[in-house]
Amino acid sequence: MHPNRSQLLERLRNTSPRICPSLLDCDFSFLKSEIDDAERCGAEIVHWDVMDGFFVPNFSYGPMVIRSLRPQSQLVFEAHLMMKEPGKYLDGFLEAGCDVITIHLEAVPDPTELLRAIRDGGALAGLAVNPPTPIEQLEPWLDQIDLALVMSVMPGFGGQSFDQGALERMRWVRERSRPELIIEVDGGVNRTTISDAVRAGARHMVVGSAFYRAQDRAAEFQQLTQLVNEGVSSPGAME
Ligand SMILES: O=C(CO)[C@H](O)[C@H](O)COP(=O)(O)O
Ligand SMILES: [Fe+2]
Repeated sequence: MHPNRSQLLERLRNTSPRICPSLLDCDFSFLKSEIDDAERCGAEIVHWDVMDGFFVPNFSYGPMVIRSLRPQSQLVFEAHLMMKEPGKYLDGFLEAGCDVITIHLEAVPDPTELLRAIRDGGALAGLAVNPPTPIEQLEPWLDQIDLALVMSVMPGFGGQSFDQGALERMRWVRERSRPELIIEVDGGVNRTTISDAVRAGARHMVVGSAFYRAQDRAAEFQQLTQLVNEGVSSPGAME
């Protein structure tokens, strides 16, 4: 069920960019079938937005909910921890079976220990930065992470507009990081913004409202996939 870290990294490294549905915008009263729906439409990953009411002015769910769904799905589970003190709950997210765990640099200014704990726990380690945080602050940690999450909205809510500044910030990360680092973009990703994100270097595109609020999710996923593929093969795209 829970592939070990090197297998998972290999799997995430060796294929094309991915669309990662964010469960924040799904119907929580049908959580299992909403996850299954992402799989039916072609997703390999679901993105769990964990909000603690302190780091962001909103609450969502925690490790108990994720743990209860873990045996129900083969998809990769990514936990985006929008939490002031992620270290307090890290064991819970590892035990819940999260495959990728992303913490925020704004919450943990020296994340060395936590990143190591995530990797030692068998998950991939992600580090996220909000739009106002100077992107250069990621530099000291680039060799300690598997995934860099460049936020394209202020975290806390779905359905916001894409911040174009994220494009330059992703290019900055791409130029300074090793090729296998996964660059993820999160917030306001939709048909209008996804191709530019891919051309700027994004490999994981988190899509919440554009997917879960679509009338025909399979068609939406297919359309987004096509735009991703066009972005990959166009000039300026990631190699
Ligand atoms: O981290 C997040 C919000 O803090 C969500 O992942 C993100 O907002 C996805 O939703 P949408 O695609 O609607 O912007
Ligand atoms: Fe997110």
